[in-house]
Amino acid sequence: MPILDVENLSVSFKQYATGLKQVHHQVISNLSISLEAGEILAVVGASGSGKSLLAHAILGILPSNARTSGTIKYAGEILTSKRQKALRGKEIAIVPQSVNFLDPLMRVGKQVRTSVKSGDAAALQREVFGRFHLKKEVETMYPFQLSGGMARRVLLSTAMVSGAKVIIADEPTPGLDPVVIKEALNNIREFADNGCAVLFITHDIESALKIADKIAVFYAGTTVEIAPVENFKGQGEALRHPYTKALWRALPQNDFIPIPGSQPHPTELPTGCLFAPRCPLATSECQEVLPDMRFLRNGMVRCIHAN
Ligand SMILES: Nc1ncnc2c1ncn2[C@@H]1O[C@H](COP(=O)(O)OP(=O)(O)OP(=O)(O)O)[C@@H](O)[C@H]1O
Ligand code: NI
Repeated sequence: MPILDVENLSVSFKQYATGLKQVHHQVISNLSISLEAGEILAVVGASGSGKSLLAHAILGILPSNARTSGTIKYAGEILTSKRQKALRGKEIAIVPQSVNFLDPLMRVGKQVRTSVKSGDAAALQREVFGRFHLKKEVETMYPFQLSGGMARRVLLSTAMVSGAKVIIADEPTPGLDPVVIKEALNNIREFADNGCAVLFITHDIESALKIADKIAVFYAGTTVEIAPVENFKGQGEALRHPYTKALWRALPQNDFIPIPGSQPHPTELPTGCLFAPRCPLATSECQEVLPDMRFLRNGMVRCIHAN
């Protein structure tokens, strides 16, 4: 049984257009992912593809003008907002994308120690700070006294000491130096190897391939493919979706050919397949309905032409 199971999640935002007219912008559409204990699922996709909103939906911290549908289950049971609140920071921890999530009025050592559920909180906090090369004096500092990189390492420390069974790491590494990035990635892998599950959100396919088991590729608010990491090799022959193949080939070490066009904004989503306007394989059928995710060769794809 998956530890975390997101089924058919859609998220929209209510916004006021001209006058009092309300419009709903769909930012996540029919998204399903699941996460097993011991596994790292990386979520990759362009800016605005819905990665952070997925994280916030799982934790129950979407803004109040968001509407959601679909189900999210944790350990087989539906995550109601009451359960989300009870499990947040305890069973399910986040390494947030923004360092503004730190409490500006609390010394950072204390912030990390309050996340410890059992054992010697101070000892655990010091151990994890040591691992992330944070000196002893950092403990007594306030967030405004930290550099961006230090603040990120404090956020990572908070999740690592929490004893959570699921960690959602939302772009945990930007601004860190390469040694600390390596350390952080190793720590995340170790965390999964100890039986926990990680949803690792990143722009960086390279980092994802280093530690993840599977990669979910997001496009315009939904998954287009979920593939085992081994499929990312060569010319991308083993990959399923035209967007994933194009992303892979666009990497500097591959063909370095950018994908023409751009991801549609939530206010102007096409009907049918969201990638169709940029897709070399698109036919008139693709413009009719959003294809479902389907199994294909040990992975999943949302494309009627994939084979
Ligand atoms: N509070 C909000 N109200 C309206 N639209 C929103 C709100 N928050 C996010 N969005 C929109 O939802 C879409 C997805 O945003 P999200 O933050 O999940 O993207 P992301 O994939 O995490 O991007 P990045 O890689 O830049 O962090 C974007 O188009 C964004 O503009
Ligand atoms: Ni984000």
